[in-house]
Amino acid sequence: MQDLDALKPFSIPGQLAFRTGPGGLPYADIANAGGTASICLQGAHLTNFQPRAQRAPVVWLSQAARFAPGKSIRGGVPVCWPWFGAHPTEPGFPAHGFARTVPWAVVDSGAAQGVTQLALRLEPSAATRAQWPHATPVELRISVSDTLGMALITRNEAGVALPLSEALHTYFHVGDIGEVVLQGLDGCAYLDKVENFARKQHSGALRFAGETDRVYVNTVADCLIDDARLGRRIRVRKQGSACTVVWTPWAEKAAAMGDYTAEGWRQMLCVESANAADNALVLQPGESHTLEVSYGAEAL
Ligand SMILES: O=P(O)(O)OC[C@H]1O[C@@H](O)[C@H](O)[C@@H](O)[C@@H]1O
Repeated sequence: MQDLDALKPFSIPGQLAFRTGPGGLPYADIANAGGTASICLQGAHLTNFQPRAQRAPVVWLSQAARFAPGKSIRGGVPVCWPWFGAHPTEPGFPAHGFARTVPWAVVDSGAAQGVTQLALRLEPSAATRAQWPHATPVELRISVSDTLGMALITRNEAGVALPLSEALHTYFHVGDIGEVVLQGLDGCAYLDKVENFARKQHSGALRFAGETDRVYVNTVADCLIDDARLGRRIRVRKQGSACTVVWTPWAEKAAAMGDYTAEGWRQMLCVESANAADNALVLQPGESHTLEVSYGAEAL
C-alpha cells in the first residue's frame, strides 16, 4: 500500500488530502463546494458521500463497520470484481471477488469546474494472481461534486476472451427502509436469491417488508429511491451496466452477519449497478469495458 509520502503529490490543497484512518488504512478525503467524500485505498472503497445541500449522507456506512487489512467494510461502495456473488467454480474464493479487500494505488487526481477527481488502480499481487492470473488492469475513477460519479474500467490485455462479472455494490442511506419506494424496475425479470434464485417477473414500484435479495436482469434503466422520511429522492444513473441488484438483509440476517448495530440495517438499501448472472461480461482480447454510475439527491 502507498504510504502518505508517496500520496502527497496527488493531494490538492483545500480539496483532496490523505490520512491514515481506522484500521491503520490509508484514506483520501475530498471536500469541495458541492460535497464531501472519503475513500479507503484498500478496496478503492468509498465510505462516505454527502452533498453540501443534504443533511444526511447519500451513502450509508454501518456504525458497527470494522476496518482492518484484508477485511471488507460494511457499507459505502464495495467494488465487486472480477466476479459478483459466489465464484462460479471455486467455492473457497471470496464472495464478490477480491478487489474490495486488496490495496489499490492512487494513479491520478485533478480538479476542474467544481469537480474533484481521484483515480485508483488495483495492485495485483501473488495472492490476487492465485485467484485471477489474467492481465486485466482495472481502474476506479471517482468524481465528487454535488453528485458522485464512479467509473470502473477493465481492460483485457490477456490475449484470450475472459468471462467477468462485477458490481458497484452501493449502500444508500435512507430514513427508514419500511418507508422507501424504489422505482425503475417495473416490467423486469429477476432472480430471487431469497428463493434459491427462482426467476420471477416484477411489476410496479418496489416496497420493502422483509429480506429482499434480487438480481434484476436485462435492465439498463436508472433507479429512483424515494425516501419520504428524509424528504428526498436519490437518483441512481448508470451506463455500461445491464443488471441491477437490490438488497436489504432485514433484522435476522443483519444480526447473523455482524457489522450492523441492532436497527442499523433500517437506514440502508443496496441498489447495485452490475453485470452479473445473465448479464455477466465476456471481455474480448484488447477490449475495455466501463461500468459507470452517478448518484445525486433532490427534494421529493
Ligand atoms: O456480505 P457481503 O459479501 O458483502 O454481501 C452482501 C450481500 O450482497 C448482495 O449483493 C448479495 O446479493 C447478497 O446476497 C449478499 O448477502
